[in-house]
Amino acid sequence: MNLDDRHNADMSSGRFIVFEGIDGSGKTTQAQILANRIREAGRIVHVTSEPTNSPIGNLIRQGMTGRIQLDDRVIAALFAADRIDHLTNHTDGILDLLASGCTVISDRYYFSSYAYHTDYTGQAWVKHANAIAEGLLRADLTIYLDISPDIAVERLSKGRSFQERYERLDRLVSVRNSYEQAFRDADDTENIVIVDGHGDVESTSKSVWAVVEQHLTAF
Ligand SMILES: Nc1ncnc2c1ncn2[C@@H]1O[C@H](COP(=O)(O)OP(=O)(O)OP(=O)(O)O)[C@@H](O)[C@H]1O
Ligand SMILES: Cc1cn([C@H]2C[C@H](O)[C@@H](COP(=O)(O)O)O2)c(=O)[nH]c1=O
Repeated sequence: MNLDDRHNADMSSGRFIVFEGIDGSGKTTQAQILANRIREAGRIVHVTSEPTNSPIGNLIRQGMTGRIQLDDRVIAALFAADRIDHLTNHTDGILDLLASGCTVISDRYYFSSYAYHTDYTGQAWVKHANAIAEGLLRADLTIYLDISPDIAVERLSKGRSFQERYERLDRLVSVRNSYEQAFRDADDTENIVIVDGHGDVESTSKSVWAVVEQHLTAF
C-alpha cells in the first residue's frame, strides 16, 4: 500500500511531516512557513520539535548548553526517552494529535539521533534505542534540508555569541556525513526527500511546498 492509498483508507488521521538537517539548515523557519501554508489549505496543524519542552527535554537542553555536565552517551539516551514521551504523552503527544486528525510537523525526529549520536554510541546502539519510536510511528514525509556546514556555521553565528554543544564546524561535517549514511541505510518504507537549503527563505519554501504537494496529495 503506498502513502496515498494509506491515507485514502484512513482520512481521519493526520499526516506526520518531519524536517531534518544540520544545525542552522533552516528547519525551524521552513516548518513555520509550511505550517501556515497547510493551515491556509484548511487543516489543523501542530508544530513541534525535539528536544521537547517536557522535563526530559529540559534536562537535555541543560546538557546542550553546558548548564549541567552530561556525557554524550547520556545525551543520546535522553533523546531516545524524550522521543518516546513526545509520541505517547497524553498532554500534547504526537500519536494523540494525529489520531484527532491534526497534521503534525516536527523539527527533528529519530534521524537526528542517527546523525548526531552514532559517533559516540555506535550505530547499533542508537538504532536499538530508537526502535520503539520507529515501531510506533514513521513520518509520512521526512524533508532533509541540505546545506554545507560552513554556511550553517555562518548563519548560526549571525547575531549570536553563544554556541550550543554540537554547533562546531567539525561536528557538523561529521553529522552531515552521518545523515547521508543513515539515509542510505534507511529501509524503503521511509519517505525521505532531500531539499537544497542554500537558497533564500522564499525559494526554499517553494521547493518544500512542491515536495509536500507531490508526496502528500491531499493538501
Ligand atoms: N534560507 C535561508 N537563508 C539565510 N538564512 C536563513 C535561511 N533560513 C534560515 N535562516 C537563518 O539561519 C538561522 C538558522 O535558521 P533556523 O533556526 O530556521 O535553522 P534550524 O535548522 O532550525 O537551526 P537549529 O537546528 O540550530 O535550530 C536563523 O537566523 C534564520 O533566520
Ligand atoms: C533530536 C535530536 C537533536 N539533537 C541535537 C541537534 C541540535 O544540536 C540540538 C537541537 O537543537 P535545535 O537548535 O533546537 O534544533 O540537539 C541531537 O543531538 N539528537 C537528537 O536526537
